[in-house]
Amino acid sequence: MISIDVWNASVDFPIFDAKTRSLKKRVLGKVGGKIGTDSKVPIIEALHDITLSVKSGDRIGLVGHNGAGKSTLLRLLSGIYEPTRGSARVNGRVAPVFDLGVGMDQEISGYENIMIRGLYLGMTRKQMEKRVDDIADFTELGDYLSMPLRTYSTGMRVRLALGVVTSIDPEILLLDEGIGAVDAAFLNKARDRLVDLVKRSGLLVFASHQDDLLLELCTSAIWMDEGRMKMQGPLREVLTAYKGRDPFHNVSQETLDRLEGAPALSGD
Ligand SMILES: Nc1ncnc2c1ncn2[C@@H]1O[C@H](COP(=O)(O)OP(=O)(O)OP(=O)(O)O)[C@@H](O)[C@H]1O
Repeated sequence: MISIDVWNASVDFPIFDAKTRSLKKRVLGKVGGKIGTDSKVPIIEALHDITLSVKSGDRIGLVGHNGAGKSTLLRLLSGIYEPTRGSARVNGRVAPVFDLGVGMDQEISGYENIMIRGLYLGMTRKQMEKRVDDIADFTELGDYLSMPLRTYSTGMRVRLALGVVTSIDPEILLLDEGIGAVDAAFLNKARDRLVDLVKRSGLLVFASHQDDLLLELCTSAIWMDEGRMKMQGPLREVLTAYKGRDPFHNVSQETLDRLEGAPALSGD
């Protein structure tokens, strides 16, 4: 059974090179997280006392201001970060999609990068061999796919990365938004694949600042604030509370029906 359970988990980042008072003050003024001041070494409390239970079928959006702890929570859920206190248990194969460029090699070709990135995301070589033509078509990169990645523009790299990411079959999909650098027409094409990817995946947690993407991909949400879970529940309720207005007032009835019929977050 695919699931993620987190019990009273906190994640601290000690800042070893910020010992002086003035630097401490500067850090305190800038970030959205909370800085602990009772130890000699300043500590950023990126996550504080998180208890959460997610299971197969959940489609959860993470919302909150810059520095609220969304990315850190995704990294905790993926097993990349261990909790400083508390515990976390993940059952299922995780595909962490945080940085579209991770796992890409500048010196090898687009084709080779497709394979390597697929393996990094938990696919087998055989599975990737079956998908490589479809991914190549999707990217529309043509002969560039035989050239080293360092010859690509930023947008071309994102096309390649999106092609691979949207071709996998993850049990647990952890998505940090970062798909800005493609042109609008390509993003629309990627959107359809992204929606399909989410449908195929057993469980989704998606950190985003974009209401339209959250609406398309998620049914429930968690509002993070200063490293804590401020609210969790149906997407519309949480977004309305977070934004101070209902962001769905001009959304189609069909979409609203889909959200109404969706299961509430299992941690409720
Ligand atoms: N590796 C790190 N070392 C030190 N502090 C960190 C580290 N990663 C995150 N933080 C701090 O933890 C807090 C939470 O950051 P996080 O990246 O999780 O926020 P976020 O909600 O994803 O923000 P954004 O919307 O800007 O991406 C912030 O105060 C940030 O400065």
